Amino acid sequence: MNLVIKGKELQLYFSKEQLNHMVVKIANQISADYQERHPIFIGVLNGAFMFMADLIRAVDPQLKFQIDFIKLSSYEGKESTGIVKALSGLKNDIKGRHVIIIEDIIETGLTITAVIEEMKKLEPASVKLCACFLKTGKQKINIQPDYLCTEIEDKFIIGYGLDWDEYGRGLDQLYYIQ
Ligand SMILES: O=P(O)(O)OC[C@H]1O[C@H](OP(=O)(O)OP(=O)(O)O)[C@H](O)[C@@H]1O
Ligand code: HPA
Repeated sequence: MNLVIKGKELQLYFSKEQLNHMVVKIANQISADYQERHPIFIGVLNGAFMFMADLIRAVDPQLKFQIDFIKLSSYEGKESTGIVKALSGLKNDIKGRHVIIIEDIIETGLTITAVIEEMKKLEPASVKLCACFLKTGKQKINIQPDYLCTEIEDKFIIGYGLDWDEYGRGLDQLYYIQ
């Protein structure tokens, strides 16, 4: 059955299996890089919730880590407002900690740049960026994630935590609209 949101038919971009394969690969890299360093994974809400849940379940069960979340928002409908609003903050003191920021998508790079700037003020030992998707050709600020599932074309994507006006976040595969 075709999936339709706001009158637009969704096209499959990545299947569950393809997403899982990419997530497991970077979870293995993180597990190898962070042995003995007790990292703290900080998810950027809302979009990162599904990617973060899958990533966390795929890291080495022996790895000692914490999780936390930060909530920001800049998109209304399909467009960035260009204004990044910090809505709520961290529960943990990250001073001296090894932070891995978990983001669903980097498009202009404005959101993640604001997040990294905020994090650095809190004097962590290190900050690395782990992103699920990087939309090519859209960056206003050049950001290269330390861990990345995949680059994607310039299409509006939905599912796997990402929404279109709050529709579609729960889809467990990635779709795009024409
Ligand atoms: O690189 P950028 O152009 O800044 O876009 C990326 C950001 O946009 C989306 O968040 P959004 O503001 O839509 O909030 P949400 O995560 O709650 O959907 C997405 O989750 C990223 O955080
Ligand atoms: O393509 C996208 N889809 C959903 N949310 C987004 N936030 C930035 N880019 C996107």
